[in-house]
This record gives sequence, structure tokens and C-alpha cells, in this order.
Amino acid sequence: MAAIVSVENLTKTYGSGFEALKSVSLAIEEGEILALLGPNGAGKTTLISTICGIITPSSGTVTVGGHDILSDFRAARSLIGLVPQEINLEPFERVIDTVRFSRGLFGKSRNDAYLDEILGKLSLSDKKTSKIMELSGGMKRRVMIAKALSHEPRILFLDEPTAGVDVELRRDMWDTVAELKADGVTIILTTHYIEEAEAIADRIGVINKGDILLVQNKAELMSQMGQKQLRISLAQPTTEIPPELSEFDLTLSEDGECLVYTYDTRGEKTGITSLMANLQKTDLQLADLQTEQSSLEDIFVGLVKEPA
Ligand SMILES: Nc1ncnc2c1ncn2[C@@H]1O[C@H](COP(=O)(O)OP(=O)(O)OP(=O)(O)O)[C@@H](O)[C@H]1O
Repeated sequence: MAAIVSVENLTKTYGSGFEALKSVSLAIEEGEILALLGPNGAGKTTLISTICGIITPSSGTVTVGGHDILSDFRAARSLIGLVPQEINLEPFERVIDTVRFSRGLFGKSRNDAYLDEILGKLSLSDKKTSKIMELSGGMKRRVMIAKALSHEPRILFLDEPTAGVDVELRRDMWDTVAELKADGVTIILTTHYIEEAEAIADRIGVINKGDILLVQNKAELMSQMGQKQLRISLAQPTTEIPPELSEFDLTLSEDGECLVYTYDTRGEKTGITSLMANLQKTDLQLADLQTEQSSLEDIFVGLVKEPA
């Protein structure tokens, strides 16, 4: 797939001297959903704002659809829709007027049929003529998305789209994002909800202290960095691991009722077959077997944790 956004050696040092981005390079592929994960203050908003041309980088380049964000700002920016973290809407304005106004800002001719379609996709059709102040928080967030989509962008940035949103609405948002992707929109979102990244992203980027630690296909990330555990429940507890099993990386639970075998999914062989064969040579009786895969959350915490 071709890169629609290309970020090269991007740095940002704020006026205070704080280095918020340290030589970030990133290629965002057309049509993908990329989730950027990182702890508070990692630099996610700074990165998004710089790609969108709101913050001037200290060095490095950003091109959007081949247009340089600094020297060709208008062309680059017209391809982008941005939903910022904060909701900033005019309380007395009506939904359709605010969305029409956003479209006008990009110099696009009026197209109410398109705007009606967007409002429909975001389940806002019946609120079209409502004043912003009459909407719930979740509806306001959707109006922010409608505004960002009003000028038919090809790329949508969502900065924490589901912060403070209830579980049901969060799932609705995921559906909306999936529909936009089906329409060919490239989506970049930041989130603190790892479950969200796991549910909807094609690729995951992890950012910490101004550095991109990795950007990887979600499924590959989980199979490459994930460890699996095989839990062997015993019919009768034991006090020690029998010598026949000493060559395996096993731990015995405190109650003696469970042996836990941890193996790396990257290994060519898991060793489970020979573990099972050796287990038969012991006096241990199996009651049950279970496997557990480490989650994206385990992987993320492992990546960003401070050294002890
Ligand atoms: N205008 C500014 N001047 C100085 N420092 C800033 C400015 N804006 C952000 N920072 C600092 O840059 C760092 C990155 O902030 P940023 O908002 O990009 O993080 P984030 O990953 O989006 O965090 P969060 O998850 O909390 O939204 C933080 O340490 C922040 O204090």
C-alpha cells in the first residue's frame, strides 16, 4: 500500500525547551486504521497537530498526499479532517449550520446532500436543526466528527475519540470508524483504551517520551511479542516439579495444583509435545489444560514501563 502521510525525522521542541518529539519517522498507509498508543504526555497530540499543520515542527518533514504541510499547506490540509480532544462548539448554533460552516472554511461549494449523508452515518439526522446546547456529550462528539468530515477529507485524525464516552457509544464509534474505513478514509486515532486499539486498528504505533517505539501490524505484534502460557491443572497437588520435567521452564503454583509452562510464540518449537510426553513418565495426573495469550495491554505495559 502507498503512504498517504509521510513523516520524516520530525522533531518538536516547545518554547519552554521541552523536546516533545525526537526524530519521529512514520509512514501512514492509505486506507488503514492506525492506532497511536502512549501514556499521558508521550507526544501523541503534538505529533497529530504537527501532521495537521497546527504546530510548526522544529525540524523534519511531513507530506500529506504528496503535499508538504508547510510549503503546500492548503493542499495538504484539505485532505485532512481533524477531531481534536476538546469539544469546542458554539452552544447556540444549530448542528447543520456548524457543519456547513466547517465545509465553507475549506472553500468547498455547498452540498447539503453530502452533509445529510454524513449526519445520517453519525446518527445525527434527527438532530440536524437542534442547537448544540440541546445535545448530549456523546452527540457533541459526533458533531465534531461531522465537522471534520464536512469537506470530504481522505484522512481523518481522531484524538481520543472515546474519552469519557460510555461503553455503548464507544462501540457505536467503532462501527462508525469501520464504516469510514470501508468508504476508503484513512484513520489515525490516539487512544488510552488498549481494548479500542485491539478492536479496530490494522496497525498499532506505540509512542513514549517523544519517540515511536514501534509501528506494527496488530496481528503480527501480538504473535511476535506475545508469550503464551500453558496451565496444567493437576488432579492431585504436588510439592515439587518432578526431575523428568526439569528441562522445561515450569513454575508450580503455591497450592501445588497447577504447573505453568511459559513459551515464546516466536520459537520454532513450543516444546509442548515433549513436555506432554515427559509428563506421562511422571506420577502426575492431569485434570485440565488451558492456554493463555498475553494481551496487547501486557505488550504495551512491557514496552513503556520505566526500568526499575
Ligand atoms: N505548548 C506547549 N508548551 C510546552 N510543552 C508542551 C506544550 N504542549 C505540550 N507540551 C508537552 O509536550 C509533551 C507531549 O504532550 P502531548 O499533548 O503531545 O502528549 P499526549 O501523548 O497527547 O498526552 P495525553 O495522552 O495526555 O493527551 C507533554 O510533556 C506536554 O507537557
